[in-house]
Amino acid sequence: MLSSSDPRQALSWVIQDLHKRGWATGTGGNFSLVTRRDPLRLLMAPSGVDKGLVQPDELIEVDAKSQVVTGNGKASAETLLHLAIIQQTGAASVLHTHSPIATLLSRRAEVTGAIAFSGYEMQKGLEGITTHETEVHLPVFPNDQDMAALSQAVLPQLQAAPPWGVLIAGHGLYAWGNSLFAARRHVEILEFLLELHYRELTLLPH
Ligand SMILES: CSC[C@@H](O)[C@@H](O)C(=O)COP(=O)(O)O
Ligand SMILES: [Zn+2]
Repeated sequence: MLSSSDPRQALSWVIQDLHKRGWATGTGGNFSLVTRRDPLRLLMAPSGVDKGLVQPDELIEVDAKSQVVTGNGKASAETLLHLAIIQQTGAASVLHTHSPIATLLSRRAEVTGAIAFSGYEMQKGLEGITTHETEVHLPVFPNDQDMAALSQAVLPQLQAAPPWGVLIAGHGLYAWGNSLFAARRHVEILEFLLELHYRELTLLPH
């Protein structure tokens, strides 16, 4: 379904799949796919819906000002962060998840401002990474209920940030890519690395 030429089918399949993995429970998470650049149009799930049940025809189209252009329901307040990421990085898709591991580790790393991974072959699933012999940093930003303020805080740092994701402390992961497939791969790789990081912390003596 991910290779579907219908963006609605493809996005709703990805949303349901992320929900099945336990990464978007309790209406958590939001997901966007750029369908047009000029004027900008994003396909998204409406705010507050069960992300395990979103059907292709229930997706809404949102513009560059976070306004709903077509479809029923409200745009997510977090659309502002999707727009900031898309405008700053040129991403085609942004996938925001709330996995327990990402949420837990993001709180622990809030003080250091990033989580570092090294030595793992799976790092090569991140765009631009070609060897396990490198240190990969996942930035962590403080959470804020004021999404305009949070977007403004994250925005200037996106250019310096890696081209695939950031954590919001106590909240979750934002991952993106130059296609829906690439964004989904980045979610999977980052979740894999976070899971191993967590296991390392619990296995290794301090
Ligand atoms: C379970 S509440 C989570 C929300 O506050 C938010 O962080 C989220 O990811 C989903 O919000 P939504 O408005 O459905 O896009
Ligand atoms: Zn969220």
